[in-house]
Amino acid sequence: MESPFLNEIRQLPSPNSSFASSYAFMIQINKLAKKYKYAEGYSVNPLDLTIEEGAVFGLLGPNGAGKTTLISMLSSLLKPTSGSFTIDGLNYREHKNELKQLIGIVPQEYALYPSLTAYENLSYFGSMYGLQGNSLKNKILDHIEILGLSKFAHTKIVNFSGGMKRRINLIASILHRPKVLFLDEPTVGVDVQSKNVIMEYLRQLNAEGTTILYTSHHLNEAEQFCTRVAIIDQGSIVCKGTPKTLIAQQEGTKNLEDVFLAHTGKALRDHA
Ligand SMILES: Nc1ncnc2c1ncn2[C@@H]1O[C@H](COP(=O)(O)OP(=O)(O)OP(=O)(O)O)[C@@H](O)[C@H]1O
Repeated sequence: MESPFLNEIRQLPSPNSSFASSYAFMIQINKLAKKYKYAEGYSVNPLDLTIEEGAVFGLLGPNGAGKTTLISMLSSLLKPTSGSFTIDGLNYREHKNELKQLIGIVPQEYALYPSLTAYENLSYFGSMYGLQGNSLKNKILDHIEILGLSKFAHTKIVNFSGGMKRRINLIASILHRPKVLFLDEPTVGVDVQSKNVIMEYLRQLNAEGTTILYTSHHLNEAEQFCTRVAIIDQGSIVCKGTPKTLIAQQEGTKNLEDVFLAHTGKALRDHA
């Protein structure tokens, strides 16, 4: 079955497109909101948020809080109901195609062709971003090696474990060296070893200048990994700051999980 993300990246401009110069805030969100068709209320209430260039920003919240909805709007996979945002100074309405080249998206669901090999999948995704020839080949082989998958480059994705698919999903999103990387639960369902490799690689990308916005339910991971976090609940941001500041501000909290529970409560968030 064709991935829903393929249509989006098919219309990408060439990697040589010129972008706006750097801004102190890589992402500026202004009253951005989403109400799904036929839904009773808003999944994301009008919210403002700024994310600095070079940040590792964690968007944390219980099930159904609005994390995927917000990240999908920012990565142009979902049309906002109202409000606006800029990435690297580019407004999403006027610069849709440039923005697609500027960002990488690691969706929660695997956006891979199961009947193709890892190498074939990555060739396809790389070519969608305008990469080709030896340059594309070398990038693919380098990344496959860094993420520990050289032995499986020519194995079909259908035979991959969850952790291996997550690593290929990540490579597919960064071959074109995006300035901003959106990751929706990049370590969900993977073993500790794969998680370790993924997080190490994300740290390296960030050290080389990629701004990262990621969602996760792993609060320990977020506490270690993020320079800033925002906790979102029922479509609204309930607190934001560095993990250290949030822990210090909230009385009786020792870690980010305590802060999370203090702000979102202990009630279950089951929904269907
Ligand atoms: N296509 C849709 N149509 C209607 N409502 C939707 C749709 N997608 C999500 N929602 C609703 O929007 C709200 C926010 O969902 P979203 O998936 O953004 O939450 P989330 O924080 O990512 O949750 P999770 O941690 O479970 O992935 C939920 O109430 C969800 O049921």
